[in-house]
Amino acid sequence: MAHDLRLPGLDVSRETIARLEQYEALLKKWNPAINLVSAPTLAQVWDRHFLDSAQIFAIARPKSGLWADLGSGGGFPGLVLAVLAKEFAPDLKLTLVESDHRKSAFLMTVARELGLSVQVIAKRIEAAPALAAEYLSARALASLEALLGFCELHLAPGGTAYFPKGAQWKEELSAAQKIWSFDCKAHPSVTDSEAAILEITGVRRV
Ligand SMILES: C[S@@+](CC[C@H](N)C(=O)[O-])C[C@H]1O[C@@H](n2cnc3c(N)ncnc32)[C@H](O)[C@@H]1O
Repeated sequence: MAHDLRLPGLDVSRETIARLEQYEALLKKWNPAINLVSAPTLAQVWDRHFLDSAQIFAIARPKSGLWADLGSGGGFPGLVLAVLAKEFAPDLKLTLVESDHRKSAFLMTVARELGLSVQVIAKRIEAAPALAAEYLSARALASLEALLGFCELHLAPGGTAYFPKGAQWKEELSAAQKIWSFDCKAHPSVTDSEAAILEITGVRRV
């Protein structure tokens, strides 16, 4: 079956699709040993993981600077963002923070095999040196309230965070607003009609 990403405004090349196919093969090879993604979703890698991650790039359209992805696991969204940056934003630097050493070894392997310029920090987010990133992302890592604490550690002043959230995103937003002040724009997810990508700026404690 021919693969595609089907995102408006992001017309990916054959080379990018080939890199994602190479990534898919490595994910399927390593997953049984280190459980990078839940096994049932391996059959739907293109929708559940690649498209789900790529939509963040299509919303942000970064050109340059540093993008930090926290708790990257099997590379979502961080490695997919790096694949797209290779085609659309060659001046964007990607840093992935993942404390599990087997998963960080996987991230480094994929980056090397696909020729991606990615830094992997195999440490806890709380122990990593302050990244001062222009862009920040994290999928399936923590509550919005906790993620905003990570913004305080690693997002540059004036930077933007992108957090994909599931059906409970409005409740998470209300809980976080009790502790943090921030601006939030919710983008509907293209992979789940109840989910949203929260675009967050101006984070500070209430
Ligand atoms: C549920 S997984 C999600 C992985 C990936 N973002 C995804 O959506 O498929 C959470 C990942 O964050 C990592 N993680 C959790 N807490 C962390 C921390 N404090 N510092 C660094 N990594 C952390 C875990 O090792 C795990 O790989």
